[in-house]
Amino acid sequence: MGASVRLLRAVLMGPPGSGKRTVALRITKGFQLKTFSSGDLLRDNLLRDTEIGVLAKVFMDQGKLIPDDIMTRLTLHQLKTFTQESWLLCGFPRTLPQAEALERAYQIHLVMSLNVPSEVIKQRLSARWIHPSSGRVYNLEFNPPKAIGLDDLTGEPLVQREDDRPETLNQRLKAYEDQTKPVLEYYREKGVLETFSGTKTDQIWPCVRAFLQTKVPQIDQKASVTP
Ligand SMILES: Nc1nc2c(ncn2[C@@H]2O[C@H](COP(=O)(O)OP(=O)(O)O)[C@@H](O)[C@H]2O)c(=O)[nH]1
Ligand SMILES: Nc1ncnc2c1ncn2[C@@H]1O[C@H](COP(=O)(O)OP(=O)(O)O)[C@@H](O)[C@H]1O
Repeated sequence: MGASVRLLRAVLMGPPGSGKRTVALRITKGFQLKTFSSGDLLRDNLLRDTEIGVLAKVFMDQGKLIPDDIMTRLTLHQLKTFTQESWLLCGFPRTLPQAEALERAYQIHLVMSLNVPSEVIKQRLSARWIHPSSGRVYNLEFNPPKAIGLDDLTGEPLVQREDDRPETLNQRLKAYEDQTKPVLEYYREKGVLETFSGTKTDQIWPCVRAFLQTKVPQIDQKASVTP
């Protein structure tokens, strides 16, 4: 990797509930990385009742992935607005065609994969609450809101995601096994995959931070260059 002028192009992967957003939030606090969550973007479309939001809901409610062409177009369009920043994608790519389309547009420097057992995930997601408009995420055991049922910053009501219900979650875990695991292999072969295994974010996070510290300083975040 060049020492001075590259902006970091990174991906954070992991099954539903593995802690991607929790880790991404910690990363944005410690590093100059713009994070982008495909799930949050879809939920934002859902809230605004856009054409994509209406379509996405049908797939999301069944725990299925959104078709690749729609998801890829949406994501690449969004990424075009991040020209001068290093970025970290959270939840994209989730299929091989998405990974290949991303690769055609950008060189991906590193991919971090969170590896958390399914039983731990099921437990966590039964207690996940989110603030829909900001994407802030809470957990009744791990990081409860200051006031039960309310977002810490806005005081607005928190909701549970419909797709966190056990039947839908099983579908999402299956989609991860069938469609997303091959993407891990794709990046492993490219030599950019780093896996972090554990059952607690507080154990995984120091490893992620230490790993990023060896990577991010090599990249001049202030350099004004094309992606
Ligand atoms: N009990 C517990 N919950 C956690 C831990 N890490 C994250 N969570 C919670 O687990 C849920 C899933 O985490 P999230 O970051 O939303 O995962 P994502 O679906 O991969 O983006 C959220 O409710 C988090 O607050 C942990 O170490 N222990
Ligand atoms: N890259 C993607 N490709 C296809 N569908 C996606 C993608 N990202 C998100 N989705 C849809 O949004 C849902 C929620 O995604 P996300 O918020 O990332 O949740 P989680 O990581 O908890 O599964 C997925 O189950 C899927 O239906």
